[in-house]
Amino acid sequence: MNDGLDRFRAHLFHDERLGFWLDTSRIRWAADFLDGLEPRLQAAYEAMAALERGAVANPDEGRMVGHYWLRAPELAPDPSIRDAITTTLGRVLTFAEDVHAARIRPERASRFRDVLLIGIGGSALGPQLVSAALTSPADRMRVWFFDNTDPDGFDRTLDAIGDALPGTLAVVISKSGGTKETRNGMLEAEAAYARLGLDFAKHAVVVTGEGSELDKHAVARGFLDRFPMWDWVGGRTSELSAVGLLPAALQGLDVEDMLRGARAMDEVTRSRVTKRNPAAQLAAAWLSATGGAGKKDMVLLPYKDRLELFSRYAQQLVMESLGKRLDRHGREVWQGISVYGNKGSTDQHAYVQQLRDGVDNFFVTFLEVLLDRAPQRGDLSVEPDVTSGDYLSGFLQGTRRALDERGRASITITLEALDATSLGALIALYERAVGIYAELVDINAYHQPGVEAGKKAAQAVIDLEQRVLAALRAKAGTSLSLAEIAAAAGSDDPETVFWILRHLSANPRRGVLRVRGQGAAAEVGSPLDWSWMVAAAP
Ligand SMILES: O=P(O)(O)OC[C@H]1O[C@H](O)[C@H](O)[C@@H](O)[C@@H]1O
Repeated sequence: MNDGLDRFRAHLFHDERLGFWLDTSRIRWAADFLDGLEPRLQAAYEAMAALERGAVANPDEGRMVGHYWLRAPELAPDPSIRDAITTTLGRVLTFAEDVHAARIRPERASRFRDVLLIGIGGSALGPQLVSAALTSPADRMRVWFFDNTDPDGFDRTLDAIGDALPGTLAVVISKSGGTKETRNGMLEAEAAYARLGLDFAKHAVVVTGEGSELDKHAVARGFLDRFPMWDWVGGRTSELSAVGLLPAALQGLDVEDMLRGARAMDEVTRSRVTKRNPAAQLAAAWLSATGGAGKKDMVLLPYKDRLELFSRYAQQLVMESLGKRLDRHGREVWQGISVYGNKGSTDQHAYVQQLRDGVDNFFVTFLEVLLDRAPQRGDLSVEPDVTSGDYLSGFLQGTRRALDERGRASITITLEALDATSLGALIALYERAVGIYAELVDINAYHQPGVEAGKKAAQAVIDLEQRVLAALRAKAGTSLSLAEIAAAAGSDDPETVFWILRHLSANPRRGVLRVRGQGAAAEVGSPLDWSWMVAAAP
């Protein structure tokens, strides 16, 4: 027990100004782990300082890494960058004020009351986290999301927006301006406005890199406004650029507080004294828990409904940054840390059983918010002198203890309250912890070469589908084997042709083509031997 208290004392970080606590006492540090790591940590601090001074920290893409400047523009290495950051923040605030005051108005409705954010990955996850974490009855606008290319997902969101579409401002976000899911979402939204006789351009703004395909489209179509994304901000660290600030400001959240919180956390996590640097302690705890080789998964358990999306946000930040085949010397290292989790105590009734009794391949990060609810809401006693919040805290403490008894590692992050300031600080904490961790394991945290493979393969499928469709159209009214269709499409990949046919058979091209596979019963034959009836669709 006292041993536990000594560990707790030795590994409890607190910052009064941030209203922030970090407890790494249950990480089961080896006695000399931190001392042994200190030289590498010092090197990491120097590398982070160089990055903040404008070093090309992402050499593969020849880019600087400047998300820390977004909340401290005076640190940017170049006056034009400083100016771009402050000007953009001013424009975001003014635009949101103009929308709220109905100085910027939709074509037909009296004012914009809803926002439809169209984006994916780093262009959606931060805004989704912030919107859900800070929503309140005081919100100025409701925020909806298209974050995929799922047609049914588009329909579902449009159904939920319902009659409010004429008063909905579409915010299309894509750093590259070429992401297909986002392009498709925009086209689907455009069509939905058009069905109501409305001009999408009069209801749309973009956040994108200057000169991107999306930017050109917005100029050509005369969108309401355009906000910049810069090559020195990565998608997964873009929450405090216009990507996150614009939707948050439209919702009516205090984006300047978010920036202040991140700035304050940056000031603390710049410390080269490890004991005073919670981002370094977090990175070191990850290193200790995972063996620096991803041997254990990061389970994120916020005991706060508002932070339920934190695990999805952190999943991209951590896994896209750290999941790398090569280190910075080109050696194969297969790095990464897997991240999952939803929220406590809900997850205690789902998978926590395995965490306590099953395979020991994880470490938990508990996230706690001390303030249970807005004080004006009162504090109902669910038992004499016991509140729901006491239970929430009790369940967190109970699970932490139960895991510790089994020798399972955990970290606990405690925020005094959840607001724009502390959320900005939390985001900044994880951004820097990821940066420091990447230094410790010597990888480039700022590129994502692996993502391209899936995108290219998807494009090849779309291209092949065009050839399959052309071949089928030429043979309407006949029955063909898979091999015949593949040959007619000039493909030596019947497996992909099969996938395309199976999908087409469920989604006939209306009025053009219907494809049906038929064959022997499943027990005796393979669907790959089906013959495909090709008919003009009714
Ligand atoms: O903002 P966009 O350019 O549309 O990119 C959206 C996302 O797509 C890519 O797949 C990247 O891997 C992500 O890092 C990025 O956040």
